[in-house]
Amino acid sequence: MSPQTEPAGEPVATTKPYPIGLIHYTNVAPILDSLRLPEGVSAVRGVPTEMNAALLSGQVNLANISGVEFIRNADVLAALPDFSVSVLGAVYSVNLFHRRPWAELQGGRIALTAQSATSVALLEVLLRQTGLEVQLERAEGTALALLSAGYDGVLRIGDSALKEWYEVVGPIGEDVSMLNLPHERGGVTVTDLAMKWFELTGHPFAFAVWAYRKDAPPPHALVQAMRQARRHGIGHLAEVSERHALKLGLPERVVQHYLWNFRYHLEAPDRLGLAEFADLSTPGHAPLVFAEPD
Ligand SMILES: C=C(O[C@@H]1C=C(C(=O)O)C=C[C@H]1O)C(=O)O
Repeated sequence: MSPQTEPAGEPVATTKPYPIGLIHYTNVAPILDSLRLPEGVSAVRGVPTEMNAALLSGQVNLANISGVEFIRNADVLAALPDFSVSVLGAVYSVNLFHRRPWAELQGGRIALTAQSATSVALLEVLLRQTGLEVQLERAEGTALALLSAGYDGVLRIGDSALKEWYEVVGPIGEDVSMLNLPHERGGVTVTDLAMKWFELTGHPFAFAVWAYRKDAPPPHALVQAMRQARRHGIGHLAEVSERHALKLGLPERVVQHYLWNFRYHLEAPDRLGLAEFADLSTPGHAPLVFAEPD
């Protein structure tokens, strides 16, 4: 620490630069759409693996990052105590697309997106827990293109996974309950990894937390702005859904269901799921720290 700090008695400057990273998938729209960054806070955007790297290198000080990267780096990162991107049951946007049934994927080749960290680790845990050994390879492209190219399974996440899921199971009429959708059409099966986790553990799954570097905790004004933005977003979910349904080219009803289904507050069940996933994915990890910054 430099000794040249503020003279004693002076108010702490609120304009100190504080860079943050934002994974801008639709699943965080209820928080990010109305977030007004306080003075001094700047934001960069990217996919999960980019934001994970930005936080770990110190390019940014706080970001909504992959849960598994928070777990793997629990010695240097802390998480805001009440923010997550979790679900209990289906998530709709973290999908394995495959043609043969899950149990018959043994020995097959699965294509992984380079955007994801948590979902890759989740897939590995689920395969192991169900006794399957497969070959995992990095490959980009849509699910259907990669299946046609000969992969036995394709892992997709985020907005493109949501759209590709709908391409397989849709169109969904007003009379069909979102909870009663097909998982297979035209020979393609969509396995929702969060649902599979729920069936295995009975717990929620936390895909992302809002983590910060322990050596650079966020200013109080930023955390307050995030809480205010979330309250606003959840309170105006119909508008948020309408806007994003247009962007995604999906029915508003589907997007609204997708969004209300998230658990944004890292509540006790979400932490339980996260702790369980930590032990299964990263044995020997450092203790997870959830802390309200001063
Ligand atoms: C639910 C999702 O979760 C995302 C999945 C992540 C990952 O796999 O590393 C990271 C951040 C999450 O926001 C999604 O991609 O749809």
